[in-house]
Amino acid sequence: MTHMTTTTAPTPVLEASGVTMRFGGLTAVRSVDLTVNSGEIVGLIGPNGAGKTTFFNCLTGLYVPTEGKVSYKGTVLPPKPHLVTSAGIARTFQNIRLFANMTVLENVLVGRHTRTKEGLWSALLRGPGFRKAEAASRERAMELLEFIGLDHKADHLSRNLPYGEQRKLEIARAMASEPGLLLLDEPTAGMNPQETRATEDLVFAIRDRGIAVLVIEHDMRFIFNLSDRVACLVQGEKLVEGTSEVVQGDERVIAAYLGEPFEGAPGDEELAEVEAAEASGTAEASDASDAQSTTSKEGTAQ
Ligand SMILES: Nc1ncnc2c1ncn2[C@@H]1O[C@H](COP(=O)(O)OP(=O)(O)OP(=O)(O)O)[C@@H](O)[C@H]1O
Repeated sequence: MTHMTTTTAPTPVLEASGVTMRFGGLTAVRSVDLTVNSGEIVGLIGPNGAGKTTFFNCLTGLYVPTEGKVSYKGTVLPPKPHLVTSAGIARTFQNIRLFANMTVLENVLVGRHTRTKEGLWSALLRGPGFRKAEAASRERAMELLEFIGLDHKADHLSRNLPYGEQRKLEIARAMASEPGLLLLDEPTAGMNPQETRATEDLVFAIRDRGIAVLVIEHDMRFIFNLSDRVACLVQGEKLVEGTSEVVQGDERVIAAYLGEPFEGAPGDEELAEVEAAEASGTAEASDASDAQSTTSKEGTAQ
């Protein structure tokens, strides 16, 4: 018999290498490498406009990166959102994207369609194959609602939930696709301190279920409490990566958040170029409204 060792090497779940995303003259993400290992919670921080959401969009296939590649459990991902989801990466968005007129349970069931053989159309048309799979799906969805503490509201319309519960429901919906990696984009935006604390516990519980987590957040206390590792993006580049203690104490990170000038800061010319790129808008810009969201910009950069 062989001995099991308790100190196994970390297995990479996500490996992004050299990810670059350009919009016209603007490089929103520049050659970013990032690894998330199994069992890890990794935080992604950076001032407004640093490229965090754009990087997420590159990981999930919403954007096709200009350069670089993204692998999930050793396989390079095709840049198509539904293929990324079925491979095992799920996400939430900065701004809430629930189906407001569906019930809480139905919202979670929609999140399951990538995992049921019958697929979305069958689910919507309620064909015979769907009905067979339905009982199992409902059971799993109810289990997830119980996990986030919303099972007693399964039949409520999601638009009638308080804000904090809507955000939790989004997490349950993302978990319904049975991901190995969950990407959370500002999960505590707009939350009160109690809700933020509860979200912290929820993310730990998700990790304890074997799902690795990559989280974007502006709330520094939240991110440093939560994360095993933190990467800081500034102007599209990864400035620092390390444990919470290391990143928290790094002068370059502090400077970036205080808005002090630092090496490589753009001149007027570059800023004009950025404004022009934004004004002209791209096809992707209107597709990916989360990248443009302003809903969570208040109370940032403490
Ligand atoms: N579709 C797009 N077309 C053109 N420019 C874009 C697009 N999406 C993002 N940008 C620009 O890329 C840069 C990075 O934006 P991004 O939203 O990724 O930053 P962020 O770090 O997520 O910011 P925040 O914390 O404010 O959400 C910004 O200058 C932004 O204006």
